[in-house]
Amino acid sequence: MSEPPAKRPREAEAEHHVVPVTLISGFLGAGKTSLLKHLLENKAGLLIGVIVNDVAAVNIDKALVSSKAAGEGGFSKQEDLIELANGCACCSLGEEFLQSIGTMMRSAERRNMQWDHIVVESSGVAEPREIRDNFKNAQLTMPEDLHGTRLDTLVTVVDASTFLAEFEKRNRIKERQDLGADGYSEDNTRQVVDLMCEQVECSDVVLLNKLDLAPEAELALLKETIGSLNPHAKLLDSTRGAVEPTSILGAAKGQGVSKLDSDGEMRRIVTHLHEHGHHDHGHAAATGPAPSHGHAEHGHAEHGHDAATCTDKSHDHAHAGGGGGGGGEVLVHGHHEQHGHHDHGHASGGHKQSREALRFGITSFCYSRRRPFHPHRLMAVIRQLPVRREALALSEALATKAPGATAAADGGGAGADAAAAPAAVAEGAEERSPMQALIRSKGFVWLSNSHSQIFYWQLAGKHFELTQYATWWAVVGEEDWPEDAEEQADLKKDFAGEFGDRRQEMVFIGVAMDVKKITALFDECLLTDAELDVYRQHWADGGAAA
Ligand SMILES: Nc1nc2c(ncn2[C@@H]2O[C@H](COP(=O)(O)OP(=O)(O)OP(=O)(O)O)[C@@H](O)[C@H]2O)c(=O)[nH]1
Repeated sequence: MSEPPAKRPREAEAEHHVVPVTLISGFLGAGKTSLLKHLLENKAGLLIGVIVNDVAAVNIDKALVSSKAAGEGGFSKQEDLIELANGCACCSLGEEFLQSIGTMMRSAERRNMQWDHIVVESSGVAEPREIRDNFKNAQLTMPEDLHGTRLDTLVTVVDASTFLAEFEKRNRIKERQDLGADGYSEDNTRQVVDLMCEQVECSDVVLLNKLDLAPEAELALLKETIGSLNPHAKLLDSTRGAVEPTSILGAAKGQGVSKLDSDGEMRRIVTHLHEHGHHDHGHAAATGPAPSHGHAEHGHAEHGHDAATCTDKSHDHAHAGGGGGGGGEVLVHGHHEQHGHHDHGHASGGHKQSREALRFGITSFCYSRRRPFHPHRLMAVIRQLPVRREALALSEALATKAPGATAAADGGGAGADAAAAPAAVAEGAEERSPMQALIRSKGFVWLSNSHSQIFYWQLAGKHFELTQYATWWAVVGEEDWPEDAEEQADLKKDFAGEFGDRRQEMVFIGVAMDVKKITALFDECLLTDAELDVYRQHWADGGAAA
């Protein structure tokens, strides 16, 4: 009697196989299409479905990719390459994109084959965070389209030859007509630097492309900057996207930033500072328990709230400072003396922050306090931010001799050419606020004029915003809490003392920062004991006008 026919391998695998989706983001012209072409030319038998999203009227990327891939025996069917012709630049890949994943999966099923990977090239002004969040939501709202897939790896391509200069400009996306962003982004007043920061921060792999055009000194500063913006990403060097495909495709194994939500990302940074940072307790000593380290990370994107009421403030570390005092802590990362070498060893590979990589003195620290800021005093600190300066900390670092840098290490690039400090640095160096050293800052702020609202603080280059963000969990009714017990437990970890999860939690990244001085500036904004008594009384009385 003959055996029943064995399942064909593809069929058997299909029962368990989840197709990893790799998303390629990166600013306009950074080299996304070049990377995609390289992947397709070197795919070594892998079956790769491709979705491209171009903002131009004629989808140039599709034409480039398809002609290239066809020449290499690439696409056998039209469905192997899906073009999102109406790709919306400003609001990122939407429903059409999610549906196209379903189309691609069904086309494979019809042909009794199975993708090894799906690769998506997003438009240059797309926001990976929004794409990630849309994908997560769509797993609930349109599961049939995403069945058998998972968003796996977020890759950001950076133009290594222009990133630093762009970082310090004050351009809005809609002003970048030279890059073809006009017709689709008339309402997009978002700052370019903001978007560039997000693209780097929300990624598992950062590809530093156009290496052939980047001066060596600039490259060192760029690596240090990117490493500070996202210490979890794997950094890869490339020219014309030439990298080993396996270092890109599905590289995060689903354990990277795609698992997180925005708060999870923030939590990951803070946890990172806890685990790798130097603890420098502020003057108001912590009275609560020591921070708990190493909690598992959980994304909490879906609580069933709508955007307006979403209060997902889950942070998986318990800060010191219980009892409602101003107690808190400052965690510093990246000091030469303390952290010359370490390998972060994260899921997607991590990267080494070597002594050489820290020669520009870019460090980060986390400021955590359990007391509200007085808005007027905070305003005085905001006025000291480097938002109006011509030369910001990064360009100064490049123009002046970097701490610990040797002439050889500086190479013959821009750093060597501009050895003399620019006039703007020399003049008034004494009065310079310690805030001028910042290049990036973000976090949650508690202001004394609101007992319920979290404010989101963010500085990117010359761009600063303090915006209403969400509601503290302390004022969210039980019925609106997530049902999942683990999520609830995570949220509870942020609670301490009488004010629940209300707190200051800000991350600062800068060049040669004076952490003590910056910390002191913010500590001076905290309510005094007497003011705190008034605050307590005021809100106990229901917040009636004083
Ligand atoms: N010199 C140099 N040129 C590059 C490199 N990578 C890409 N280019 C060129 O830069 C231009 C833009 O590259 P693309 O790969 O189309 O960039 P993109 O990010 O897909 O661009 P958009 O789709 O417009 O956002 C093209 O002219 C490429 O040939 C590189 O490493 N070195």
